[in-house]
Amino acid sequence: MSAPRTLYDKIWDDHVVSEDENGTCLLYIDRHLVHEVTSPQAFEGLRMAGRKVRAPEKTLAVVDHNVPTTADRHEGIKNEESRIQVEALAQNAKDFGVEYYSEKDVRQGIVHIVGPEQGFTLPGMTIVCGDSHTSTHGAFGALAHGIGTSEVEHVLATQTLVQKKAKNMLVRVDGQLPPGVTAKDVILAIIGEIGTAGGTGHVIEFAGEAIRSLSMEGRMTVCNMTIEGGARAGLIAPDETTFAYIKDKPRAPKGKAWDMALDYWKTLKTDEGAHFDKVVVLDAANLPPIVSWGSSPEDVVSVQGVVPNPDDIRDETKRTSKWRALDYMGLKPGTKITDIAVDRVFIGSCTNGRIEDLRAAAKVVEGRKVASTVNAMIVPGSGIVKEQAEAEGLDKIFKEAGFEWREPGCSMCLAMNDDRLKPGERCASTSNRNFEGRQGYKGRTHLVSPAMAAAAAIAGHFVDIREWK
Ligand SMILES: CC(C)[C@H](C(=O)O)[C@@H](O)C(=O)O
Ligand code: SF4
Repeated sequence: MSAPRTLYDKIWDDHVVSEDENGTCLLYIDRHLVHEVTSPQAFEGLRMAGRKVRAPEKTLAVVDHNVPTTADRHEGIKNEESRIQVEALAQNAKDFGVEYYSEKDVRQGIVHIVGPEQGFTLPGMTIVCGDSHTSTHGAFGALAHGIGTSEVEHVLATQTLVQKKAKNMLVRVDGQLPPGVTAKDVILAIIGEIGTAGGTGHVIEFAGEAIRSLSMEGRMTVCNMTIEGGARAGLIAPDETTFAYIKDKPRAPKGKAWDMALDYWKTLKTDEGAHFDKVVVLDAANLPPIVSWGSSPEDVVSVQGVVPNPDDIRDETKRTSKWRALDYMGLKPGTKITDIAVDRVFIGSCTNGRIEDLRAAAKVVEGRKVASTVNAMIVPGSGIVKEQAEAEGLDKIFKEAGFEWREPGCSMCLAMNDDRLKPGERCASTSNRNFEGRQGYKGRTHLVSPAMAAAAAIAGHFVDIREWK
């Protein structure tokens, strides 16, 4: 009998093409997602070397970071730099025969929302993209991680990647989540617990009843932020929830191929007794809705809590850095989280820009008005999400409440397009990063779930969604 293996071990073993004496491997890559920011030099490299894309059918290109999200974007992109990057991707996709979704295509959206939606992301696959949040696809039981631009070129040319195996880490969330506590709160709590370096050198498998009970959307939210926990990738074993989501997606296997795929996918789980190098266990019943207070995703606290006092930290470097974070955020220790007023609300991103996220926000907003002091917007993660939301009338709920309803893209998740915070503005955001300047120069980001962001938009300050009537 062979030794029991983790899910990560299994996917890894199935993709090793060759291995050196020092453990460096050549891995076969099943799927390559490409966006406009990290691909121009990679395609240029191929061009200079006179090489082709090895497997264009395993490559999918989409614009997301730079595209404006205002309705007038269909008349052309005004920002010069953004326009050049977007046009370069369109040209490269054409020259190299890669399928491409432009900003005029309903399938366009944030790369990590588009892959799963198209059935391009499937269990057991190795998936890469020149983007750190490629970890999102791990929700399907795929080994998915970000790569650098030179690696993008390598994968385009060879459909392989040079990699060393990471260690195995298990994060188990036992029990059921209380009402009002979501996948976003789970992952923020996990990062709060392990820190932003907690997963370094590891691939994390998320397991336990609370994870199993999540929808695919929720699982993607959890895996999306694995990278903020320092890990190489996050994984959730595929199950009936996964298979139901994939079935009938445009690029999912059909007919006999579906049955064969299903047989394989069902083997994708950690064997009894497999070894994990690190194990962390959380109890779902104890988790509250969470709000980040600082400039790192590990700076988190319960919505019922207060801004912590850095003087309580023993380590001097850490103490100094947390004081700096408070200064940047314009916050004082001891301030109740529910007393913090926000200027902006951003609901979107590859963390929380899917249909379920918009439904959760709409439920909170319905029949109410955005506070007069708040500017709030909803940015669907893809054209398909937008279409679905409109079919359900969610856009009306948001617009009547005073939210802006935008076109799909990364938007205010990062200050790479026109959507950004002004200096000093405070934002309740459903995105994944809150470092200095992330949403705009001197902008202040608080990471929260979609329901919590929606409630903050209405109230004008953070509120405990568990008390929302
Ligand atoms: C622009 C891109 C390379 C970057 C990433 O890799 O994550 C972006 O998506 C981000 O979220 O900061
Ligand atoms: S939505 Fe944000 S985190 Fe996701 S890919 Fe775009 S910029 Fe990166």
